[in-house]
Amino acid sequence: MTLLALDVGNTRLKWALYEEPGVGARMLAHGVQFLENIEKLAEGDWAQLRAPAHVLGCIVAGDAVKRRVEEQLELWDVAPQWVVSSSEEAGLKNGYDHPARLGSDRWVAMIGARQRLVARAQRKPCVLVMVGTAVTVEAIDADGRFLGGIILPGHGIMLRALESGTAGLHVPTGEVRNFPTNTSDALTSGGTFAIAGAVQRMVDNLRRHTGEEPMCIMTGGAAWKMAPSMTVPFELVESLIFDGLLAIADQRFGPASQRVANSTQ
Ligand SMILES: Nc1ncnc2c1ncn2[C@@H]1O[C@H](COP(=O)(O)OP(=O)(O)OP(=O)(O)O)[C@@H](O)[C@H]1O
Ligand SMILES: CC(C)(CO)[C@@H](O)C(=O)NCCC(=O)O
Ligand SMILES: [K+]
Repeated sequence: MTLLALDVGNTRLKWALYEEPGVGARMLAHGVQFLENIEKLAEGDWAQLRAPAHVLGCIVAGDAVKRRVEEQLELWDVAPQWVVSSSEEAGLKNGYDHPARLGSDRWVAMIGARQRLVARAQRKPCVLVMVGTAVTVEAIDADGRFLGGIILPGHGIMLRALESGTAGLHVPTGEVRNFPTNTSDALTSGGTFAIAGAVQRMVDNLRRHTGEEPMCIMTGGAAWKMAPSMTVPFELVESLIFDGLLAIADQRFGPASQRVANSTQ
């Protein structure tokens, strides 16, 4: 009863094969592919893989990318399920005006974060930061309600936007410095502090709203790059989207789904 979990972002597709569709399942294999190389999966990384019993994914790249991924999945006789954000799933309540319009990567990562806190009996408000092509910073209260979140350009997009919108900003990557004294360092530090500052602001918002000190969890391919520059204490969790997908798979295909099926018979 293996599960292939997919996280298709705007830059890269990340995949992981699990022994079971459930929380804490053992990972058998994993990999990542840039979106332009999706066509290589079926004949490459996936060729030797044990056929998955279920495929569950979240995707925020467009429909064209989705079709290209589904073509590669034709390797096996299994229909993929794509998560759509809903008003409630796996213990998380969605405060978005139109729940289905919330990016499914944000929803799944929040489910992963929530599930982690519940497992540790930590009833605290939580700020979740996801650092990828775009950056998102979400606020979740102690009862597991997503209050709202912000979207900002990722580091790469910020720098490319500056490069294309000005005449004098074509320089190599610099270092993060408190007081940058050259253009490279000024740009790199600017992008980094924009993200760190946005997180600080959301932590302040959530603290004021709940009257409690929030905890902060950070995930995403570039989260480790932000780590040295954060101004609030945080926990770095590489696999939050996969944790969330496992929690959802548990309910859809795992022991929990069997219990529901039995109780309705
Ligand atoms: N120093 C940095 N600090 C923060 N972010 C950075 C830094 N350098 C690069 N990045 C960002 O990291 C992004 C790429 O990260 P990566 O591809 O690992 O993330 P990802 O989670 O796979 O993205 P996605 O899920 O959106 O495809 C780049 O688009 C860039 O914006
Ligand atoms: C914000 C991104 C790009 C982050 O990956 C993605 O979650 C997305 O496309 N979201 C849809 C819009 C929204 O979440 O409001
Ligand atoms: K992502």
